[in-house]
Amino acid sequence: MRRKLVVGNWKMNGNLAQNNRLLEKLAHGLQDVSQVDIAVCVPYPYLFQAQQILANTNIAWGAQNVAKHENGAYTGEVSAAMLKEFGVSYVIVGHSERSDAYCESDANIADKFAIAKHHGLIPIFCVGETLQERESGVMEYAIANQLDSILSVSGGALLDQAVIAYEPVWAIGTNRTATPDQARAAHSFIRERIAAQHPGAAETVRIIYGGSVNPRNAAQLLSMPDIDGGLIGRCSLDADDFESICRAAC
Ligand SMILES: O=C(CO)COP(=O)(O)O
Repeated sequence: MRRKLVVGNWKMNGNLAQNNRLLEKLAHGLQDVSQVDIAVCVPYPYLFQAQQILANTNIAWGAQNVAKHENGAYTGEVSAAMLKEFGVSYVIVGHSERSDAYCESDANIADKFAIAKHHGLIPIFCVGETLQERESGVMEYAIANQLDSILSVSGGALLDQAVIAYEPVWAIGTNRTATPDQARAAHSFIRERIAAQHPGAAETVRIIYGGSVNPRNAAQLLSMPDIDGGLIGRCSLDADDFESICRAAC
């Protein structure tokens, strides 16, 4: 039985004072929620703050990116070992906002996934089609290509404990959520694709949905078969909204 997982992706939002209020409120408000794993992925400079406030709570913290190299002359990059020093559990890799803006290739993303696993971090690997790909009927092809880049480099063993986020690009930040049936169909496709190569991993890997999840649509989405939780953008910045979504996953 896979445990549900709800992750907040703060993206490039927050400041010390706001974060303090948000994290304290979440730590308090969610303390009785034991049936669901919960995490917040914060900007790098706030990892220490998240660690200070969330240590000894039921909320884990994570980062939104990681370098594909161990260390060295890579200006501006942050390594997996550095993230571990701040108690990080999760790291998002391959978010479409990064792959679009910074031209991240599938091979780069696969390297980041592998290095995260190597350091005992849980990668949250994002896949999803653009609107054009969906409308032109190549959605499964697009998702399969993204998945295969990880499956071929990382293999089934590295999928153990990993998380895949299905984030249709057209649903991110748009208030245009995938319907529960659209999301379920994509999640089943992803699981079947993994099962064809790594049957054991397909059973255990958590596949979470991201894209305009809010307190009103969360319960329906998160109760669908094959949807093991959510990756929440805007609504993770509001303590009440994020708490409602976590509770909807119970
Ligand atoms: O990109 C997302 C999470 O990673 C989704 O963002 P929104 O929930 O704001 O649509």
